Amino acid sequence: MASKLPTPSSRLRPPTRLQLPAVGVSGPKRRASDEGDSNPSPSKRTRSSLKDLGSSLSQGSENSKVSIMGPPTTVLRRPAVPAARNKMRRSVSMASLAVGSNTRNPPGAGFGSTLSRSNSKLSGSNISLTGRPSSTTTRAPVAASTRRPGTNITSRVNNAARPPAASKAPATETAQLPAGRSKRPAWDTKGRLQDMEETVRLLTAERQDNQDKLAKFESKLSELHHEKQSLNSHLTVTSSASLEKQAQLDKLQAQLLELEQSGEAKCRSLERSIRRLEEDLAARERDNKNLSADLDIKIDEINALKRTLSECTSAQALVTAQLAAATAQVAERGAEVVSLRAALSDAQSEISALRRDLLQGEAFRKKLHNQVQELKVRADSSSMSGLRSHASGAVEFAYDRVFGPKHTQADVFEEVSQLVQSTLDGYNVCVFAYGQTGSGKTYTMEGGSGSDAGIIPRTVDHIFTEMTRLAEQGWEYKMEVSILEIYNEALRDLLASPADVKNLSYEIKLTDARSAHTHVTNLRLVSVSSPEEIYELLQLAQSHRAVAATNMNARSSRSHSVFRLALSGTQASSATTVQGSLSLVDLAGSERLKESGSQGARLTETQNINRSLSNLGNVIMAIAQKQSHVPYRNSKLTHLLQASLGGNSKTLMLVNVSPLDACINETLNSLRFAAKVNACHIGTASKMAKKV
Ligand SMILES: Nc1ncnc2c1ncn2[C@@H]1O[C@H](COP(=O)(O)OP(=O)(O)OP(=O)(O)O)[C@@H](O)[C@H]1O
Repeated sequence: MASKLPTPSSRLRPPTRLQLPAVGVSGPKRRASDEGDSNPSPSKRTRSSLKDLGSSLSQGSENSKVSIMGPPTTVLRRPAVPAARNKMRRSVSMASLAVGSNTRNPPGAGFGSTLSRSNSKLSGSNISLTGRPSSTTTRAPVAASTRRPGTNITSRVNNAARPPAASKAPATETAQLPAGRSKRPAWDTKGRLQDMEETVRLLTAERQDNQDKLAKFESKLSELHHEKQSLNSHLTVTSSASLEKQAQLDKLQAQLLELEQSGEAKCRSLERSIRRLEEDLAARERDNKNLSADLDIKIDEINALKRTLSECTSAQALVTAQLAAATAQVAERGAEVVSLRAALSDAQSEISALRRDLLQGEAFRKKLHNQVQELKVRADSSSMSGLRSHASGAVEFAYDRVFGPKHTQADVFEEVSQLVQSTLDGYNVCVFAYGQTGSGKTYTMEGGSGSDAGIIPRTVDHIFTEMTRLAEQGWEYKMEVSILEIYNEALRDLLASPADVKNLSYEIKLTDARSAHTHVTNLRLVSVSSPEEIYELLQLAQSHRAVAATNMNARSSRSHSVFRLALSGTQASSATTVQGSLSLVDLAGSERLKESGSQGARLTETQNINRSLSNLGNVIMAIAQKQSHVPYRNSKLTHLLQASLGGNSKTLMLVNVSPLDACINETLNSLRFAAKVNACHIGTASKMAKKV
């Protein structure tokens, strides 16, 4: 668009000046006869000028458009310049037309004044008549015969530069003749003047036409100028809009960049998701493959099941028939069931009656059991009133039961088990093991493993077996275990670690006025519900028990140990509770100081042991003789066993004697002690039972 507009430079270019030389008034065009007229008349000069001008214009009009600005009258009014006339030569050149300013020509030197626009804008060919000083005033005019119509001025100028021709034509002959018209003779001034006027008229018309074109061009130029201004304002608006658009574009580009970045992140995330999905798809395809294989297997199985179902259907028909037969049998059996139910009801009534009889029988058994034991004690007491000495020197003792070397641990426990049973019935029971050191007291009470198990483990098993049997009759029992020892007349809790009982003191207290129970302060009582728990406690107590080596027994127990089991039973159906206890006492071994060879600490232990055993004998004698004062508190042992010795208790003493002849003296002492105890009737134990 800009290319269609006139550039400012072209628009502002100075107007082209069309300078017409003083055509027809220059000297060379005049004949010698005219040159002598130094002061020609105005009419004569005018005719001469018009003659030259017409000649010039006629030459140029044949091949060029000639634009002449200014009326021809201006030329006629213009005064001749004689001084310059001979120095100027007419020069009309297409190539050297002065288009634009011609500084070589002084202002006003040419014909016409100025033109506001360049002729180059008016037509394709430009013609300016430019006068310039002639190089010489003596140059002969170009012969008219050498000029040819249409020959450009340059050629004529060049011709003028050549040496003058021999035949010189008069100046008037240089005027251009109208086309088709014969050359007027020189004397036909009037005709030539008419030709010139004709030429002037044509040029005037052409000039008018050019002026019209110029006016149109200026109008067009004005329109273009306005259009340019409009376009400039539009350009301004467009520029501001463009800036806004650019700002929006920058903003959009920033948003686009963010979108691209977020898009890339999303793309990466999507790519990761796609990879995961592809992996998942592959896994699912594998699963599908496996499922397809499983499906095939299942289809085979279904087919097999269908075959089986078909077989079953056939079998069902058979079974249906059998069922019908069986239904008939069931109906028959139904009648039998009715009669059997009646019989069952009778049987249940009978069982209830038998159970009641059983409970009554159990109670009666317990009563008889207790009476048997009491009668046995009385009979034994009467029979053991004295020992007999034979003439042979043999001494005879009689006891409830004597176990020889061939008897087993089971035989010993069978005798003891009846007392253990009394514990479950609500009695206090105490079993002593008395004897010389190394005579087998600990073996009898604890024993070994398996068939060598002693009274304590067998008692535990027996009690739990009986508890299970009595549970069928509705009895529920709770048990607590405590194990202690009396070492050097001091009580020690064998179920507590020495560190825990460092600052604890143990005191023996009676729990009631009847001295039915004794209680040791700070003693640990452990609730048990299984034999295994009791075995663990026995091992713990064994690890805490004081054992020292002596000459008589490599593992001699140097203390009295007391295993105590407290039982509490409840029978909800009879609303009865019973409380019993079982004390199994492994006494320290008696020994003569002279034979044991004890010294130092061992000697102190032996003295304490013998003193406590001696006091035990004294207590039993006091009880037997029904003395008012029984010295229970002379030793910890008798004080602890006060309830078992003189209270409400069933007490059994086991005496262990050695078969060795070397131990005969200790054996006799032990047998005498046992005979003394056996002769002692400490009273009748009562059952610790009550209704709740
Ligand atoms: N009836 C028996 N059958 C087999 N071995 C026995 C029997 N009686 C005791 N013994 C063994 O004799 C040894 C001494 O027995 P035990 O330790 O029981 O004597 P003790 O009277 O407890 O001695 P102490 O009074 O010094 O503790 C042990 O090795 C024990 O196994």
